[in-house]
Amino acid sequence: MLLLPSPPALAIVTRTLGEYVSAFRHILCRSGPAPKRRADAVLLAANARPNAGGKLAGLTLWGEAAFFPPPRRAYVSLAPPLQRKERQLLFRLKRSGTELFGGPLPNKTTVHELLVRTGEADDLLPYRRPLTSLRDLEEWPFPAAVVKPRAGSRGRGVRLATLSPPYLLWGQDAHGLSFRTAYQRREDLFAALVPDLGGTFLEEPLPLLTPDGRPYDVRVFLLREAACADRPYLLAVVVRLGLRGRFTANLHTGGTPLSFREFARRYPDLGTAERKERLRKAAVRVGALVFRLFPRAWEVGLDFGFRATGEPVLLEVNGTPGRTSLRALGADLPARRLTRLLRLGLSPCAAERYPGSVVGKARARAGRGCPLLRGLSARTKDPYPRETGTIAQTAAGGRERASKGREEGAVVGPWSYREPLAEVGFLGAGRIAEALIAGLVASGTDGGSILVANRTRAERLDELAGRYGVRPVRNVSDLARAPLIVLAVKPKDVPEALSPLRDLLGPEHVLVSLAAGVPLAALTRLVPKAAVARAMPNTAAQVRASATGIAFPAETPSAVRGRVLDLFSRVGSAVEVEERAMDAVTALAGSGPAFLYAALEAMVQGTEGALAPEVALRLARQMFAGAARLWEVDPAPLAEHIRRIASPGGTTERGLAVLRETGALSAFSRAVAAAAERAAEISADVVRFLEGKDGPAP
Ligand SMILES: NC(=O)C1=CN([C@@H]2O[C@H](COP(=O)(O)OP(=O)(O)OC[C@H]3O[C@@H](n4cnc5c(N)ncnc54)[C@H](OP(=O)(O)O)[C@@H]3O)[C@@H](O)[C@H]2O)C=CC1
Ligand SMILES: O=C(O)[C@@H]1CCC=N1
Repeated sequence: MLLLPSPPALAIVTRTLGEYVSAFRHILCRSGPAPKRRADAVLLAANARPNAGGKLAGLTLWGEAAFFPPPRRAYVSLAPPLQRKERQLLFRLKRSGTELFGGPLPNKTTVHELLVRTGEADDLLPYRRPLTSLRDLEEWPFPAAVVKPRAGSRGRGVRLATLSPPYLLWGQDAHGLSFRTAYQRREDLFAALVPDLGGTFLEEPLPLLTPDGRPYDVRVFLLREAACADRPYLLAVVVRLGLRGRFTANLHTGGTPLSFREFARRYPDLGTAERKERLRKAAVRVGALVFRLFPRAWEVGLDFGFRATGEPVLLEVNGTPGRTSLRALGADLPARRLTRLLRLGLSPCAAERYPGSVVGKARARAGRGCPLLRGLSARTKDPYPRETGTIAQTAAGGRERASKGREEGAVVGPWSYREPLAEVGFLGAGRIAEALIAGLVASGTDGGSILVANRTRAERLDELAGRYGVRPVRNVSDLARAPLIVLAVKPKDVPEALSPLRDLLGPEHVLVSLAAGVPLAALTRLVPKAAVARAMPNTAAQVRASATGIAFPAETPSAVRGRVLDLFSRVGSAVEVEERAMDAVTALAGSGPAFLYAALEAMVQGTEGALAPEVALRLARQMFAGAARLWEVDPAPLAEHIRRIASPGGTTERGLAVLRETGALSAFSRAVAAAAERAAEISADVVRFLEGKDGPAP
């Protein structure tokens, strides 16, 4: 086992070592032999092989997440979705008192909405509206609309729709496959967008095509100017040029990165100096705003387009911008990025809090040693005393630092430990809560922005914190820190679970209940001042494939609807329904997966004696996944899919006949009806309980 003698000042957490080694080498060795010194910065590759640790020019490259003295700070350079091993590493760092920086920003739509709320970048943001009904298409003020999923990534699901006949829909589906379809009527176009309903918004179309028909957009890479400052440093401007015939310029769909100069050479009318200057100013303004809103962010990638008038428009904010384009533009850009990150991590803000200690001394040493390391580690008066000794002692020291930080409660600049804002709280930490948390974290939601409380089992909360980096809350009333609260307790526990929150939840809160059968009116009685909603997801939320039905009271404002629909769209497909349909939704979407699993189990039993159980299960699993995928991609009527399989006089026909004759098929209909009936019974019980408690139900 390799051990560092003392904790490094900074770790850069990466997915693999290889990605960074060349940049480190570049930084360290450009000017001759590397300095012989103790490592101040380490690379911590969450997914590297255990034996990958080693030294390169004085810096330790660390491949094993399990054994190392926790660094003081770690810069997280991992794009979502995070893998389990990565989440575990971050949790371990957090628990040891390491200050974490970087990492993904909240979902892109949330970032956009936060920017709108500041009112400081209105002139740079595109016109946007949620798509919730046909009327939204009818009243759209532009001849076309960009249609985007609220929780999309890598350009998936981004489409362009023309809003006069023929109604064209052009772009990528949720699986990243390109398509172009024409519809006769606006209703048909709307119907094609329905699967995303609620999780979708319309955005102003921009003329982002070159004269030779290639789509483009511009990504500006920004880093903080200094650790304490919100001012951005502009690292690079990259134009992304897409393939002809495509509608987006995303590099994942075959785009090519170009420098702005090269773009201007090829397309002089688009790459004008005036456009570049406006873009630079816009990027610096938005960058400062983003760094102010997200104190843990050290770098962002801002995607811009232009209106016909040449005004830049901000399309997207990325907290972990892909580095492919930087590499393509020049070998020194990735190295420059890394040098600046190291500087941010190892120097300046501490100097402001501990005057005279770091920066001044570092400057005095300039000119000696490896010039590129100048100022990175010249600590003479260390503001954070180093722990040495065993891992256990080191970890204990880290915990001490962490608790000291909490006592001080200081939230000044990016150096102090600052937890992300609470975005969603879970009341109940059982099976469906975990499925949703897993899906949210996989969609890029920061685990630290998720609060979780339960009734008694503290070890269960620790388990979830270890797996997903969520924040356990021992006191249910602390959940009121989150604007959105998901109630995930059994229906019978709802009144008791909500009682500590009754007076704490106000109009700024939304309570979303998952409890089967518990009516909206009952929820309103239990938390009278908060907005309420009912949602019925299923366990496939864990893999971001839930089918979720959501109901709101009639008077619910569209902003509240949007927030709830956004949450569930991150873990699958969400659709708004009337409350009276919720029992049926519960039976079909909530319980439905269990009915299908039971059917599969019975089918596997039918092969007993002929197939080894593990082979039968493997085949059944792929058969089920394949059938679901096919129906998703080709939504032909189920009868048609059945017809394609059942050859006349063949095997399928014989099997189907048995299902019909024995009543097995109608038994499935009855199972769904019975589940819905049970939901209705639960409703009646809850209403009776509340009546008994505090007068007649509303
Ligand atoms: N499972 C599923 O597929 C789906 C379930 N649902 C609904 O979600 C709800 C939860 O189901 P599920 O996750 O399966 O249930 P679980 O039994 O797995 O979990 C229930 C959770 O509720 C907590 N809890 C109970 N009472 C209280 C209380 N008074 N205060 C705080 N926490 C409390 C429990 O904490 P502790 O362990 O400490 O007692 C536990 O964490 C149900 O209402 C169900 O109808 C909806 C859709 C799908
Ligand atoms: O079985 C139940 O009651 C819950 C609701 C839907 C799925 N599980």
